[in-house]
Amino acid sequence: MKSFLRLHLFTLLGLVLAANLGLHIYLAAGQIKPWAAIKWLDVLGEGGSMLIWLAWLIMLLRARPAGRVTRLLASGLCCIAFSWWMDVLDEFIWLPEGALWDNWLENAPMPIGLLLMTFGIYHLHQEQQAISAQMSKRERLFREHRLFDRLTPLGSAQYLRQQLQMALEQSERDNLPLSLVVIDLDDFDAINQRYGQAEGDQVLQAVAQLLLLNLRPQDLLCRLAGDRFIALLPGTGERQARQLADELQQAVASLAHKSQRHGERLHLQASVAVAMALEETPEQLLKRLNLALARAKQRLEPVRDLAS
Ligand SMILES: Nc1nc2c(ncn2[C@@H]2O[C@H](COP(=O)(O)OP(=O)(O)OP(=O)(O)O)[C@@H](O)[C@H]2O)c(=O)[nH]1
Repeated sequence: MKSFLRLHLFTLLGLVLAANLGLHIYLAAGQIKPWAAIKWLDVLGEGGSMLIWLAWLIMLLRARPAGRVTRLLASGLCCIAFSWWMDVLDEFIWLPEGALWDNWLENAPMPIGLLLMTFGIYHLHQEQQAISAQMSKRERLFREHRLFDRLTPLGSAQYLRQQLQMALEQSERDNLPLSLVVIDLDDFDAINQRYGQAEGDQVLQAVAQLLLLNLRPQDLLCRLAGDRFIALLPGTGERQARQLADELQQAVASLAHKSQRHGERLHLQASVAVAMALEETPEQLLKRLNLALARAKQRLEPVRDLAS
């Protein structure tokens, strides 16, 4: 209550002073009516209206933050409440015959108040539109956030599927090739086992950054799942994609990631595979890419067996 009064001190004080001034002017110029001459129905109507406007004013000031819109609406409500107040006083005080100034005091604040409220409502509408635009932007951001991987700054599998669908349509329209490269870390489970999940997370983040650095601005890198990344390469044929895949594989092999706890260098290897889009759905293309990766992993198995 205290902070409410402090916040709107000038508005409320202005209204009380104006009401008081009106009362004194009427008392100075007129005469109090006898009880029997008071029309109570008018008092009820005019006084009730004034109280309702005052209630609206309090509700407005409590509900809204301070600012231009609140100021305009509050000033409008004050003018209208003042106008009703002067009307109520009229019921209790006789003013000299032929006096015109009381008409001005009673009636002039009403249109001024309505005008101020009209401006206030116009700006309120604009404010609402700006808030709605902002909310819908935030909502879109939130919705799209769910399409991003929690660990790396990359798109998720769902995001990849969406983008792939669009890229396939675009490549068909522009008659340009489109290729995918998959990069899957070898034996990543062993890193988790040996250094722990948190270290594994750091490795995935470092690899994501490294792959991004080695891709072109038009390429899109997503994390499909676990230690598997997919790069979508627009306008790229199979030969160029294979070359890029080799570069990415070399980059991973030469990554000098040091473990957090002992500063030990982790040696990483990745398997890569490439698929150029034919006339197929995103699912068919991803299936073909995964098969190519499985074949690449199979080729690696004998080497692993020899090493162990
Ligand atoms: N640290 C960490 N590990 C993850 C995350 N997501 C999946 N993994 C782990 O990644 C590992 C993936 O295991 P696999 O699919 O067998 O892959 P791999 O060990 O690299 O084996 P190959 O691919 O056959 O060489 C599992 O141990 C998962 O628990 C993650 O967000 N953070």
